[in-house]
Amino acid sequence: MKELKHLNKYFLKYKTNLLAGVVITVIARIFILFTPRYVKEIFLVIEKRMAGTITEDVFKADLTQAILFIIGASLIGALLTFFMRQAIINVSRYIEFDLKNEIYEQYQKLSLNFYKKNRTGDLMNRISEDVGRVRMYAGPAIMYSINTITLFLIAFIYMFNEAPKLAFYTIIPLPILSLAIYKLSKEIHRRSTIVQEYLSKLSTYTQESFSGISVIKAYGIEHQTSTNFTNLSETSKQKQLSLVKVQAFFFPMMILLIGASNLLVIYIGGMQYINGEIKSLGTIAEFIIYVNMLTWPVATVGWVTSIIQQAEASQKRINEFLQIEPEIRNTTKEHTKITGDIAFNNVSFTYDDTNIKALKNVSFSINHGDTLAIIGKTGSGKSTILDLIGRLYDIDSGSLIINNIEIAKHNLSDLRNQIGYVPQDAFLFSDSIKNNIKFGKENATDEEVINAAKNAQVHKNIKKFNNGYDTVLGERGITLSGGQKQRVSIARAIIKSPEILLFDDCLSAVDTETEEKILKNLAKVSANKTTIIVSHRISSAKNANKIIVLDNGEIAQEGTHDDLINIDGYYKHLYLKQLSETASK
Ligand SMILES: Nc1ncnc2c1ncn2[C@@H]1O[C@H](COP(=O)(O)OP(=O)(O)OP(=O)(O)O)[C@@H](O)[C@H]1O
Repeated sequence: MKELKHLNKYFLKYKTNLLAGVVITVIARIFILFTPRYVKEIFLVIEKRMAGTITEDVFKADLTQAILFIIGASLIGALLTFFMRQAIINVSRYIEFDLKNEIYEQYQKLSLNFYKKNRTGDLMNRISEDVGRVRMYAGPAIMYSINTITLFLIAFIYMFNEAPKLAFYTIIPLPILSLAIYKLSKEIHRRSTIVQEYLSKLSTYTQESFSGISVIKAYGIEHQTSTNFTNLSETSKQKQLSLVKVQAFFFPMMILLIGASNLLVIYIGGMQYINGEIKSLGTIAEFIIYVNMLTWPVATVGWVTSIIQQAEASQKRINEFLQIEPEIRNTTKEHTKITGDIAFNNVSFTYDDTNIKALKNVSFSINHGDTLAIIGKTGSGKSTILDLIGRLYDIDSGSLIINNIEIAKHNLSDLRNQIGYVPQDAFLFSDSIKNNIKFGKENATDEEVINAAKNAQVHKNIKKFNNGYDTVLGERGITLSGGQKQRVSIARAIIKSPEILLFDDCLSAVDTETEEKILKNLAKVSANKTTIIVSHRISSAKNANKIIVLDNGEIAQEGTHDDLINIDGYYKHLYLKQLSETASK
């Protein structure tokens, strides 16, 4: 139960509802337990009438009274049971909601390294299935436990008062039932975990085949993928059937044990009645009702134990993530000013997971309002520089200074608020184009959205769609071309109007003519902003105030376009190559 302590803060938060639930449960059980006692009363009244000790009128009056009591108590008990579920199950839903939010917030705080170490499926499972299992503890497990304890305490007092020996024999089979259900629940859980694994394998496979359907069709491997799916599906079916088999044992086992308990009550009770140890047959009837009333709660003891064990395991998995300290943390609550003066001094950086030293003693600086272009072969460390400026990773050594302050000492949200980042793979959400652009500035007006799109040279394309800016993207919407995606992504950064604009090879999918227009617009929009353009094209870099050429994580060349085309090296080589390509078109 150590792991489940995490939930105590939530129980405290909802203590009023929980307490109300407990009180209602206790009262509901008291009312429900009226039935067996009044059934005995009915027997007694009948026996008295048969012995002739009461008149017909008294008999009728007593009978009616007992029946009315049973109906009334059952109605009140039923009503209170409704409120009991409302109180306790609702609390479990509130806790489920709070816990999901807590996990989601933690996910948001965790660094990119965390996302690399853990698979998306695992993250999803912990926030959905694991939370679901924990909810079973916070709701049903608690509700059934209180229910069982109350029912037992009250019923036992009645039973032992009435006929101690019979009570003793009646409860003998109950622990066996409880143990059997516990074992069964554990087995059910084991098999359903396997079923779950296969279901998620099946859905991952299906999802991947649908996402990659064009590749599958192009290679003509539909038949093979179908066979793979059938095989996976077949195994999944077998696992399901094996689960159903153990589940099918549940009710027969209960029926069997209830039957055994009933027989025991009738046999022992009958013997005691014959011996005169119990006065009325009504006691046997009363005990039979107790047995039937107690069977389900007893079965739930086993079930609840298994729920708690599963919840403990799930909460452990959740706690593992909740306890991770985010690698990138905000170090100050004070606001810090960022205008875009950036300096790298001997910065080195190695990616933890691959151990690749992406940057080695890199030094350069860029002043507020200037444009820096970064050129270099693939894998030379260009994107890494942008990631370090956005503090997606912390540097290993050297210093990264922004506005005369170490990057780590800046207020993290101020820093990121002042950065407009256009990644290499433009990521757009399954939402309207307008909302995708407004992602950069939530309260932007339609006019601002249009202006940003115009500057990114994508306005005309958007206008051509039937729903214009309201066109929905993604799975159920339209698919944009690579170049259109890049430009919507650029519009998103522009609309934010930050002090630092980072463009990571984001014009690679647009033609050179559009590239030139965008660059011209960017020069206007970013006149007072620090801009860093990562590119493989000289055309994107040539107008920058400074160009650095990276080679294998080190700065190989540095200067302006005019400087670099006059020095032998990668830049001049690339320039001449791209020049001849343009000339030959
Ligand atoms: N998230 C990461 N985890 C581990 N290694 C990485 C990661 N990102 C990049 N690397 C490695 O770091 C090196 C530099 O990568 P980076 O993405 O900065 O290069 P790049 O110059 O931007 O390349 P490209 O032009 O292909 O985008 C590469 O060797 C790459 O494999």
